[in-house]
Amino acid sequence: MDNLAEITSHHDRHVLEKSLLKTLNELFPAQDLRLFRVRQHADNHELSLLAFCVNSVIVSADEPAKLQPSQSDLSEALSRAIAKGDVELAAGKNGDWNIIYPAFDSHGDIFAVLLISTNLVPSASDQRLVYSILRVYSNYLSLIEKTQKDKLTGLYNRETLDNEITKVLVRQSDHFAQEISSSNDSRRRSFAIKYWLGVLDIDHFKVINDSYGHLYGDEVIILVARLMSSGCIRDDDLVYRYGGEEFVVLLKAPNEEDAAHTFNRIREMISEHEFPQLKQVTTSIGFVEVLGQQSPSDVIGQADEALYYAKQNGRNQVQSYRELIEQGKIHHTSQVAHGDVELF
Ligand SMILES: Nc1nc2c(ncn2[C@@H]2O[C@H](COP(=O)(O)OP(=O)(O)OP(=O)(O)O)[C@@H](O)[C@H]2O)c(=O)[nH]1
Repeated sequence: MDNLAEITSHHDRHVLEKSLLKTLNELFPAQDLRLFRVRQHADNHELSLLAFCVNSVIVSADEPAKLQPSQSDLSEALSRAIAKGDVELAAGKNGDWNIIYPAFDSHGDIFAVLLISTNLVPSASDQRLVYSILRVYSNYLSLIEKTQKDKLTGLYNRETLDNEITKVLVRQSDHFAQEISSSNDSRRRSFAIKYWLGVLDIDHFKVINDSYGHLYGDEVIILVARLMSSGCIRDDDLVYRYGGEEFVVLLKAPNEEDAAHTFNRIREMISEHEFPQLKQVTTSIGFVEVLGQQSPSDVIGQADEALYYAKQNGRNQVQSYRELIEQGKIHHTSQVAHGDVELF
């Protein structure tokens, strides 16, 4: 009962996943545990590591630098478990066993697999216990996701975005502090993971509403949301519905050029899509690196300033906050100068 209470006491999926592995580690000690997300496509599936527990140390996807996906030796066994939708026992190295449990969502689809590496084959009742715990995880995750998602588009909502930006700001400031304390070489930061936030707004959306009606406007919002979250971003990049016809994309890219390239790809993909009745739907995007700002609203405010500039200067374009400041086209309004990292 304590373990159930522990699993269901968190509202953050990464903490929930850590808590799941902590519970399983307590129930079945001295075993390695790995939890993978499964994304099913028409003829294949993709696996990405969500969390692992080795020697009772638990790491989850909110510490991406520490996650080391190493399922290559096990991919066939993982695929077999996914294909049959049932537990799979595979002989591992040194007489160990790899036991793979699929986890099902509310539609009965496999959305995750748990891998337990152990030297003991679990009894039938142990297996049932693991399945029951996975059901608690899956049910509770779908509850959390409901509160985090926008009803119209199914994208993450604004509240979830604020939490995510806060996490990124703290993580980036910690990394920066560590690098300063471990080395004087400022060039090292150019190799660190960088996060970029873009605010995307549909151009002249009022005209679409006025000409075709609010319901049709809603359809356009849904289609834009689908285009953004399908093809044009990577698996671990996130898309949010920020307000009416405004979206936010939070992505990882090693430098500003790559980030601008991705935002432009999103803009082009939408402008090239054939929307029923409409000739073309264009969007404007303003973006900024998530680093050194005081709060989520500062980050969004800076991207919004770049977006405003894009709207005032022809729409259907991507603008970088840093570049606009550097070129003197817009001026700082917040206290923290971009690029001057203030540790907090
Ligand atoms: N259908 C629909 N319309 C919405 C929703 N939320 C906001 N809107 C409408 O979106 C329109 C936004 O218009 P504006 O902010 O004036 O901007 P715009 O026409 O998109 O023009 P620019 O942004 O300057 O290119 C308003 O008419 C809102 O009523 C929604 O959820 N569904």
